[in-house]
Amino acid sequence: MASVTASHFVSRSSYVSSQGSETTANFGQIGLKSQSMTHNGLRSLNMVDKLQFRTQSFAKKSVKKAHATGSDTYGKIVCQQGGMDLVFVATEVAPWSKTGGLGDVLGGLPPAMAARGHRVMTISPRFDQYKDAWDTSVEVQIQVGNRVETVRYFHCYKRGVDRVFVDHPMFLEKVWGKTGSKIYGPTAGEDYQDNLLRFSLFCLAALEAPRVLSLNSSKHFSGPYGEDVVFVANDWHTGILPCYLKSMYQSKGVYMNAKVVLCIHNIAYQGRFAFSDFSLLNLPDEYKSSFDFKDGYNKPVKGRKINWLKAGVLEADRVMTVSPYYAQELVSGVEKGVELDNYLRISGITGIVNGMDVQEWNPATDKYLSIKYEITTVLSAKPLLKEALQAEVGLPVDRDIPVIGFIGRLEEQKGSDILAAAIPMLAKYNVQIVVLGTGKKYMEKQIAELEKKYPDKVRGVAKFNVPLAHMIIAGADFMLIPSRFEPCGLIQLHAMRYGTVCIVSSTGGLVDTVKEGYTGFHMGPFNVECDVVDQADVAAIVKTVSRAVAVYGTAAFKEMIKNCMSQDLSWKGPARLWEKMLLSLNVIGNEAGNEGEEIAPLAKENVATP
Ligand SMILES: Nc1ncnc2c1ncn2[C@@H]1O[C@H](COP(=O)(O)OP(=O)(O)O[C@H]2O[C@H](CO)[C@@H](O)[C@H](O)[C@H]2O)[C@@H](O)[C@H]1O
Repeated sequence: MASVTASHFVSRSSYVSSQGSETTANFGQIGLKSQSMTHNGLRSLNMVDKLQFRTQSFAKKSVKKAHATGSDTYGKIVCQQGGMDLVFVATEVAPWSKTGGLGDVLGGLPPAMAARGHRVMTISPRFDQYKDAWDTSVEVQIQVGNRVETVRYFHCYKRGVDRVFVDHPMFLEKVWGKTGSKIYGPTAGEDYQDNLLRFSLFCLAALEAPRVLSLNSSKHFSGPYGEDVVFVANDWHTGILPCYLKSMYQSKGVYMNAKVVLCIHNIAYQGRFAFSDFSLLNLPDEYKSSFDFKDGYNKPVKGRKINWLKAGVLEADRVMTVSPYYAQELVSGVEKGVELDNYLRISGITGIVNGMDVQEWNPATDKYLSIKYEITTVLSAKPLLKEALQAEVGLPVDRDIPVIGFIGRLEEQKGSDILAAAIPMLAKYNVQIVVLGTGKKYMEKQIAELEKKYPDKVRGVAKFNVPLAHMIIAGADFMLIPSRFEPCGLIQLHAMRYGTVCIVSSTGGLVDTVKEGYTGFHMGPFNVECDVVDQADVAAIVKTVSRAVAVYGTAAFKEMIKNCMSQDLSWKGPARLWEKMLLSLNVIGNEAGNEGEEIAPLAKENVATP
């Protein structure tokens, strides 16, 4: 395996968010006045909000007491247990917004924490007019860059979680519901020029929400979340949140007990910007060193930069990631730690493997499948679902041909280029291959060309298509996951729940979740260098697929299907571990929850998916 350097990750703009400093030109010189109004962290609220805030501050004290005593302000039982107040902050939250696994995690982990009795909020941008999220009428003014912006909060309560959406034209007008492709930039792999300001505004709005919103969605909790919360920040877009918490609130005596956990879902995206952009962040100079970053690349500008994820790693109270093996990889060296390995060794990092949404992905109730099944009926249902899949994508319908599926973003991380290089060799076997993914245009073209070349063997669908994703997960015999690196991976979890055996590269969460010969087949670690397709990896795909196909249809294969389906892959286990980690932060008043079931797990049926 060729040795690699971090340059192979960061030289590609799609992996490291990069903006120039042009954005500053768009903003006038305002701000000092409103900046001075930010003392004590309450930023320029209008009169109604000020009044509301005072009322809420009072209410919060009562609520905290209620947590402890089991009675609310009026003496009614509101909560049997203490629990915690958790605020998850992320740019994606499924099903409202999703480009990939980040959205899935924010969709699934918060309800699992709520099921344990904790009070849980998620905050994400309002990218569309979500029909189930109501206008709270609460507005807050926030200084971002050199100007003051007004954000408004929308809200709904689903599966026991307060889903809060930050409304501002920087989100809604840019994206207009095209969440799959436009959250971060006009096209895949391209960033909006003002992402630094967009996510700065978002983090500041998120920090206000627990104090200004009085949410009474649940009979167990009422009033604002208040100050004794744990913020769970996710990925680089929220790396700045602990800095704002300390500099704008804790320095003024607000949020003194609050903590920040930063969860890394993918270290390849770091939020690197020109060093001069630091002035747009409205942070005191003492934070400069946490952001300061030098690399050898010319994007977004030559030389010194700021790095949001680095700042998050250094300033958060705890750094997490989405699988134990990925945590080890991140500190193993510069290649896999993508130049943050040193800082992660200082901060320490803990991995908890992701769960999956077992309601959304349930073969017994899946609305996208013509036949529902479970472990006792899988062997008779799967051949029929395979035929339905073959018919849907226009491949020869034949239940005896093993079908291999691939779902994911078409980019280097996911190894879709390695797969494309392997397909001519795989086509020599009696197999069919169905690829579903969007991403880099040249990779979409690659797959389309292979389809033309092997019309009876290969289908490539360059769309973000949820129904088809479900049909592939159910109808394929194998899912191929040839990732160069994979922090956790959700595809293999979905596949195993549907009795679809996985063929995976041995990296990140794929190592933690797929057992060789028991629930899948391992191909070994792949070369993480993104600019080349290593022929050794192509050979590993071909060799392992041939090994898997040889087992197809045997008693051992049927056993593997059952092994896959008998696992508990839900968020329950991970939620227990998250709780343990959160309790170790020692936030005053935080207590363990109970093992419980999700509140109205199917309630998301009426959610507006964009
Ligand atoms: N064309 C398409 N049509 C329909 N659905 C599609 C699709 N392409 C992808 N999806 C869906 O998007 C999700 C992708 O999940 P991954 O875990 O592979 O995500 P991703 O790499 O984005 O996430 C990052 O964060 C997650 C969460 O922590 C980590 O698991 C992961 O390793 C890390 O890279 C799955 O639900 C999949 O079905």
